[in-house]
Amino acid sequence: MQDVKIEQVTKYFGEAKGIDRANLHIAKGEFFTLLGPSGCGKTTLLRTLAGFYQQEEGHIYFGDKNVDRVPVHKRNIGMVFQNYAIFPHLTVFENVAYGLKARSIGKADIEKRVMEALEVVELAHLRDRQPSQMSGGQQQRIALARAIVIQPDLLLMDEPLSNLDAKLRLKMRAEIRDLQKRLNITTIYVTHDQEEALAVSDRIAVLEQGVIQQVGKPDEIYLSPVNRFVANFIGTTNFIDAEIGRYDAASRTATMRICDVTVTVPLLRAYEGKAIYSIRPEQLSLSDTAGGSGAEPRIAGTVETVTFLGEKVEISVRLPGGQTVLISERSSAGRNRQLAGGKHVSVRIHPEQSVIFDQHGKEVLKGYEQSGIADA
Ligand SMILES: Nc1ncnc2c1ncn2[C@@H]1O[C@H](COP(=O)(O)OP(=O)(O)OP(=O)(O)O)[C@@H](O)[C@H]1O
Repeated sequence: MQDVKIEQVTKYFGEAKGIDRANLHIAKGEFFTLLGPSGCGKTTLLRTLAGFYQQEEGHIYFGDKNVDRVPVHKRNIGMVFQNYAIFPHLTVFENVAYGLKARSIGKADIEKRVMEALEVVELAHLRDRQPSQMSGGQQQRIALARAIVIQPDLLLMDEPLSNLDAKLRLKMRAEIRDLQKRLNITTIYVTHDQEEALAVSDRIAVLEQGVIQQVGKPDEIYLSPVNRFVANFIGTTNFIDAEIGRYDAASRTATMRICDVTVTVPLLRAYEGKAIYSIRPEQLSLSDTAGGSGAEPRIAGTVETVTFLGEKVEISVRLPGGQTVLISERSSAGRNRQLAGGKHVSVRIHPEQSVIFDQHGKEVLKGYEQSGIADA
C-alpha cells in the first residue's frame, strides 16, 4: 500500500489538454474519487496514473518512488473498468488466476491466493463457472477479485458500476466501499455520478475541463463549494440573484438584497454589486406567515408545482422578479399536503446556511460556516 503524489501533471491530446496541471496527494488507504461531467479528464488522469498515457509535464510518485518512466505492468496496479474486461472463455478461477500466472507464481500459491480473493468477493463457490452464466454484478466481482489478487499497491476503478442496474449499483457500491476498507488499499475511483461519489469516498476531487476545481471530504464539497460549477454539479442548488450593498470594513459585513429582503451578511472581502446567493433546496423552508424581514428573513412567493417523492416533497416557488426556487421538505411535515400551485407562501432564506459567490460564480464571498447574519 502506498500514498500517491501527483505534481503539476499535464496531459495533452494534440493541442487539447486532457488534464491541466493536476496536483493531488492521496493518502495510504484512502478512497479517493475523481468526479466530473463527461469529458472533464477523469479517465485521462486515471490512465496517466496507470501508465497507459505518458504525461507531458509533471511527476507522479507512488510512495517515494517516481514512476514517470515505469511501464504499466511494473506499477503494481489493480484495475477495474466499466465493461468488466473479463475473459468469457475462461472460468471464474482462471480469470482471477490470469494476472498471477503472468507473474510466474507457483501453482499452490496461485490456488491459495485466488481462493482468498474469491472469498473476499463471495464467489468462491462459483469458481468453475463461466462468466457468461453470471449476472453483471457477479462479473464485476470477478473483475474486482482479479484486481486485488495481485496485492496491488494501488487500486484504480473507472466507472465500475455504470453497466449495472440502479438497485445493483447501490448494493455493489456498498460492497466496494466495505472491501476497500477491509483490505485498506489506496483506491482511486472515477465516476460522473455525484451521489455515488458522496456515498463511497473519503475525499473527492471535482474536475471541469481538465482542471481540478476542488478537493475535499464529501460534506465539505457539498456544503462549501468553492465556485458555482462545483455547487451546481454536486446535488441540487438554487442560485438566486443578489445585490451586495455597502461594505463595512470595521465589521467585515455588507448589506445584501435578495428580492424584497435585505440582510447583513459577513463577507470574506470587500465587495459591492451583483452576487449569487447559493442555497440547497433542503436549506430553504416554507413559512405560513407572509413576507417581510425579521429574525428569519422571508421572501413572498407563489407555489408553482408540488412533487411528491416519497420521503420528501419538492416545491417550486416563484419569487418576485420571476426567479424560481426549489424547496425540499420532509413529507411527514404534513403541511405540504395542503400546498398546491397558485398558493401564496413565504420562503425562509436562511442566510447563515448559504454560500455567496461573486457575480461570475468564480469566487466565494461568504462561506457556509460564516455566521453573523443580521436583519438589516
Ligand atoms: N485518446 C484521445 N485522443 C484525443 N482526445 C482525447 C483522448 N482521450 C480523451 N480525449 C479528450 O480529453 C478530454 C478528457 O477526456 P476523458 O476521457 O479523460 O474524460 P472523462 O471525464 O473520463 O469523460 P467520460 O466520463 O465521458 O469518460 C476530452 O475532451 C476528450 O475528448
